[in-house]
Amino acid sequence: MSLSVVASLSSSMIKLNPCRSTRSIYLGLACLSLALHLLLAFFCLSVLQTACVLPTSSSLSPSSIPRTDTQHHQSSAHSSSSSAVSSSHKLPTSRQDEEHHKPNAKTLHPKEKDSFSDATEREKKLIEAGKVIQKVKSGSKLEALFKLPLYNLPRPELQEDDWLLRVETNEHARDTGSEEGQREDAINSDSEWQSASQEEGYDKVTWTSDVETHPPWLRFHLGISRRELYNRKDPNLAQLTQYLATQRILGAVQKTGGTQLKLLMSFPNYGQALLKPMKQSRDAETDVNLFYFSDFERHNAEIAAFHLDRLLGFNRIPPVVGRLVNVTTEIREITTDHRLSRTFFTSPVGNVCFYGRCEYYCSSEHPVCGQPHALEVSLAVMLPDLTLAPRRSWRSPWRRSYSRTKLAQWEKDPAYCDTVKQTPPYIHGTRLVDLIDMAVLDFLMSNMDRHHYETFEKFGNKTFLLHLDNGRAFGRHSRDEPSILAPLQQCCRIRRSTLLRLRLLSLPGFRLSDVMRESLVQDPLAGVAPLLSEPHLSALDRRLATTLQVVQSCQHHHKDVIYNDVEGDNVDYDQQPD
Ligand SMILES: Nc1ncnc2c1ncn2[C@@H]1O[C@H](COP(=O)(O)OP(=O)(O)OP(=O)(O)O)[C@@H](O)[C@H]1O
Ligand SMILES: [Mn+2]
Repeated sequence: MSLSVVASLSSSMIKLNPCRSTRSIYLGLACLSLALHLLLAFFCLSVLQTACVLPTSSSLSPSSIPRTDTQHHQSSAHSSSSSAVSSSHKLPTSRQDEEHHKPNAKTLHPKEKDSFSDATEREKKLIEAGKVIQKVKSGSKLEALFKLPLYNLPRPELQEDDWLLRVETNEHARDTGSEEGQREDAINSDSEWQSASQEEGYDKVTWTSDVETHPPWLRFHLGISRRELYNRKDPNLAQLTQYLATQRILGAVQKTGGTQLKLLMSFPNYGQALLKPMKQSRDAETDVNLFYFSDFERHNAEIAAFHLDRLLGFNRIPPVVGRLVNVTTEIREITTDHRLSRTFFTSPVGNVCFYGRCEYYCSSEHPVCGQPHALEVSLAVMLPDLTLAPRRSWRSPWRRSYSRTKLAQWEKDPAYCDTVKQTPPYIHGTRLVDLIDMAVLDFLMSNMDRHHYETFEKFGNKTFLLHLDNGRAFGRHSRDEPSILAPLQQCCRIRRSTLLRLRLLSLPGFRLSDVMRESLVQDPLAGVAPLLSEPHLSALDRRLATTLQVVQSCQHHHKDVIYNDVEGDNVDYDQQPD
């Protein structure tokens, strides 16, 4: 079109004044070419802008949780995580949901008063997240770490009784008809999974013995073995975290047991998660005058502990994911727990708060508040029900006295470990080194609250220790607590695989703080703010160095420090990245 305009213009100029025609033509053409260039530049700019913005924003969700076909709400839910509420507010109470949506979107950025600045802020976050992802993809220390032989050790194949639960075929169920067998094989024939009366709000159960039909939480349950809670390489892990982060919330009741407020959340396909709410900002340090048993629990500590445990190669913490929930539509309006619902109130600034009922901090002086509805929480996938997979709780030999005045025996007796070593179950097997693994994990994240640990009863003493309840970790970054390392210091014993991994994580190429930062970026809440502040990340490196020093000093004074659980002495596991 522009070309024809040029042509007609120049031809009319020729007709008007043949003498000056050449000069006029040149002048006209120059002007037009300038205009065309301007037009072209404008057009290119707008195209480029669209091309840049769109992929970045859509790249946020895959970064956090890989897409799968089964999760319909995922993209909307995830983008809404940056707009303050999760997908689950698409509950039948739609009018209210819409009303709540707008204020919620603003709550994350209280200083922003209009939706325009809200949107630009969100975009900035998306772009930032994209940059992080780019970095992760190009030179991922985390990926390199997990590729190392030390994180892929050859292991004997698991036998039938090494699995916590089994899917039993109909023929097998008939063969082993004993009552005990049927009880043990908690999940058996297909027909038993069909619920006779469909409960309100729950999905119709259509699972068969085919694993493809199982929801992620069930696949997680079926993947629990004598050796570990989950296999790091199992693709279901990503689906499980995505599931926890996006599933519609159907129920919320207070979870009994323990001392602080936590909720049991239910999802339409019968999955459940343990919710711990945000109580203080990420940067807040625990008051130095508080005893550890009076410390708040932190949602981000639960999330970070899961990542740290995985990085150490333990796989002993149930997967935990961060999420923004709507206190009103996803808790208050759906709860059937009257004791809980009676504790809801609106704070003077208009935030929706509740405090529940428990031993510590369940009072209106310690409320859990939305902004005004949006609340950061951690969601840990629930382990199989105790009736299906009973667990045994063990009192830790290095338990603290939980008294303001008394010292525990281990604090007074330097030879305490000798006694422990002669006491079952620490005499045989791996129990002692497992406990020391747990002490290392706890020292790194400064968790003083490990009074008990649990195991699955089915596996007897030959199994891993569950590292449940990590809410009091990551409370102080400016101080370390050497007494948490007492089991290592007093027993001078450590698994070889653990020591080698700790050494790897102290190398610049796999620095613990770096791989932790990278790992935590995968959590949906990382889009709101980093799960651990930089001082907490540096504290990890400092504590790791201390741990290695303790081992070194053990090796100077004792023989038999290393418990060799790594086959093939001639394999060089101390590798640097390429
Ligand atoms: N993911 C999970 N699945 C099933 N049960 C769990 C899970 N996490 C914790 N529990 C159980 O719930 C109980 C209470 O949880 P937790 O210890 O986290 O709460 P708490 O209030 O911090 O307890 P405490 O005050 O004793 O430290 C635990 O003893 C454990 O048995
Ligand atoms: Mn606790």
